[in-house]
Amino acid sequence: MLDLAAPPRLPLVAPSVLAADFGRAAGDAADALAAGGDLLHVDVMDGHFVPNLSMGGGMIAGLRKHLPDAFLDVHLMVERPHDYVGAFAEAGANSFSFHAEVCRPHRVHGVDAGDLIASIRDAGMTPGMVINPPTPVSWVAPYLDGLGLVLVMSVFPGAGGQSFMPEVLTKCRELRTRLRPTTRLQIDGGIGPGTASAARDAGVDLLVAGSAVFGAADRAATIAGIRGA
Ligand SMILES: O=C(CO)[C@H](O)[C@H](O)COP(=O)(O)O
Repeated sequence: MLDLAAPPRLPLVAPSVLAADFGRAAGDAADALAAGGDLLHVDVMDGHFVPNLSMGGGMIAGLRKHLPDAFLDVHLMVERPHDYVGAFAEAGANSFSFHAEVCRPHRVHGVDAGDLIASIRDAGMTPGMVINPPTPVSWVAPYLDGLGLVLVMSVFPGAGGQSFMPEVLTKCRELRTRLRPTTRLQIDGGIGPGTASAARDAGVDLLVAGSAVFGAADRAATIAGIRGA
C-alpha cells in the first residue's frame, strides 16, 4: 500500500473517480491506475456543503473490494464529516479529508478540527484538511503538524470539469514553506498536463485530476504529463 509520507517525495497523481464511468467505476479506476495513477481520489458530496450528491461508503467499499491494493483518498464535501469516520475506515478508506469551512469558529456549532483529526488517526486513516479557493491558509494553520495532507481547491467544489484558478497558487507556495516535509500538499480542480506544472512549481506534490484523466484518449500520457515525468 502506498505510504504518502515515505520518500522519495516525487509528485503523485490521483485520478478522481468522480469523472469515471459510475456504471463500471472499479474497472475504470483500475484502468487509470494501470495507466500510471498512484492512488484514487474519491469525492463524497452531501447535497448541503455542496449542492450535488455523489458517492459514499458503498462506493468506497466497492472500490476496496475490487482494488485491494489501491490507496483510497477520500475527500468529504459534507457538513458533518465526523459522522463518517468509522464507516469510511470500515469501508476501506486510507485518507480522510474534511473542509476547514465546516469547522469552528468559522461555522457556529461546527466541527472541532483537532478532535476530528485525532479520531481519523485513531481509525487508522491519514487525516487531511481542505480549503476552498477564497479560504485563507490561516484556517488550517493551527492543525498543520497533525495532518498527512492539505488540499487546496483550485475550483469551487461540487463538480468536475471546471477551469483551474491560478490565484490559489499563492496559498500553495505559503503552505509549502509551513508544512512538515512528510505532509503532502494536494491540489484539486482543473488539473491536466497544461496546468500541473505551475502547481508543481508552487510546491504541490499530490495532484488530483478527474476529467483530464478519464476523458483522455491516452491516459498514460496524460498522467505522465501531470506528473511532469
Ligand atoms: O473535488 C472535485 C469536485 O468538487 C473533483 O475532484 C475535481 O473537480 C476534479 O475534477 P476535474 O479534474 O475534472 O476538475
